[in-house]
Amino acid sequence: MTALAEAWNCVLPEPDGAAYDPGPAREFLPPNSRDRPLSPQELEQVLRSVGAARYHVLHPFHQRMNVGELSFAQMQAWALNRYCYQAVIPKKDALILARSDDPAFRREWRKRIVDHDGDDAGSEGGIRRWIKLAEGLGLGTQMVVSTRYALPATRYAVASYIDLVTRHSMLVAVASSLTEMFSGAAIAQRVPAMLARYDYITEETLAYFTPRLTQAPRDADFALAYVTRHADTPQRQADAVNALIAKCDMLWAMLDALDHAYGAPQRIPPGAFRPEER
Ligand SMILES: O=C(O)c1cc(C(=O)O)c2c(n1)C(=O)C(=O)c1cc(C(=O)O)[nH]c1-2
Repeated sequence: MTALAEAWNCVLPEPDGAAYDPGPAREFLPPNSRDRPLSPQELEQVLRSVGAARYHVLHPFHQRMNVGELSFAQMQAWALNRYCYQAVIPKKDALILARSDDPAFRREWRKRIVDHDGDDAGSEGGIRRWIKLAEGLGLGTQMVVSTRYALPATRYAVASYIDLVTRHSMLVAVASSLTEMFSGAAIAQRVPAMLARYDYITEETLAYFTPRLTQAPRDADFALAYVTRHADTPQRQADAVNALIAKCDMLWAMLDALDHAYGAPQRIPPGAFRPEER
């Protein structure tokens, strides 16, 4: 097992022909899954069951966000740290794009980069919109964009996303984006909850999320079709499920770090964002 796979506590793809080992996916796969590949529909059901069990909406930090229990400082810390994730997404998508030999795949995948970086006609991309979200929460643009004040664990988590999409198969790289199957519902719940429960949050602040409601399902449908087409052996299906588990772990770890640093008592690491008293 590679050091990375050990770090993920997860079995990432072994060369074809190696002994079947489903790793953490075992928890989600049906008992006979080593004997025959699952149908595309069965595999989708397994992937959805990973989201139902491990997506970051289940994290206590997100749940407190949705019921109005986060402090202003915690909200600022969330926006500042999540900027690191936003900033890395088009880079990881460019890496995936560069790995593909298929023009049709690249044509589709490059939309993701445009969504985050903006287009030639000057449309705002997601990164700019996330900066506006952070500014709307009173953070300075430079302090956010520099990423200097992010938590150490945030940095490790987003770096591991780059690792996941570069050091493993294309199937794993694409499958790791499948958390987007669940993000639409998360956003549809989060945005009205935040508007209703935090008087300092406006629709303008949360404008980042509006296009995601159409972009995420489009991206997820394409990635799911790719995964169900290419995961055609029991091992590859387990690899795809493990990639999704690993990605859920990454998102979970980011919220764990926020909870630890900005919960009560605060345990803010040296050099990280220190909220002002309000
Ligand atoms: O707000 C959310 O809960 C959420 C989750 C995720 C995700 O599940 O990875 C993404 C996003 N938002 C998002 O806005 C986004 O652009 C995005 C891209 C990706 C990806 O892995 O390629 N995930 C997500």
